[in-house]
Amino acid sequence: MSKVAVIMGSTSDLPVMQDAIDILEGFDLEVEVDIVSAHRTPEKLFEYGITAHERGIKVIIAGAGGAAHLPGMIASLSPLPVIGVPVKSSNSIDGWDSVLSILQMPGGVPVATVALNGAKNAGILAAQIIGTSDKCTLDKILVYKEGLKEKVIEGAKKVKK
Ligand SMILES: Nc1c(C(=O)O)ncn1[C@@H]1O[C@H](COP(=O)(O)O)[C@@H](O)[C@H]1O
Repeated sequence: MSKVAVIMGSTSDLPVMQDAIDILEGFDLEVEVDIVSAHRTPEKLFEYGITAHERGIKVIIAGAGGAAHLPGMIASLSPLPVIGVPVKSSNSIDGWDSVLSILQMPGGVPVATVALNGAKNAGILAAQIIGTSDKCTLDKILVYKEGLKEKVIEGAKKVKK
């Protein structure tokens, strides 16, 4: 089964990153969750980056706040696609520190960056990547999209005069 990794710089990121875990589990994907910090556990980061693809992981979602080096460093080490989630941590500069340090990667080392605290979209994007080669997940994404449409149509019926 395809696995998605959800890693984050600190346990304090979990309330935000849980949205990615929940949506991935909703698509019945196997999720590997871990705390990995480029700053505080550099040896673990290195080991994680060079071995993740050997464990059946297909996509890595990496969330971090402040000087968010984790997504970029994982992308530098791993051949897998990396989705970065900027996290608005407690003493951040309104989250901009995290957004810019994840977004502004140098050429050759991409990180697909979602919105600030956008872990849910990171999970959906990861599922869509899996869906390109897994029909079962693709079908679940089609159902999910249909659900989004229905919600808007139902909402419109309620407010339309
Ligand atoms: N940005 C990073 C990295 C990293 O990029 O490696 N490691 C931890 N952190 C971030 O520090 C913030 C505060 O962490 P604490 O709450 O543990 O002090 C968190 O948002 C974490 O992602």
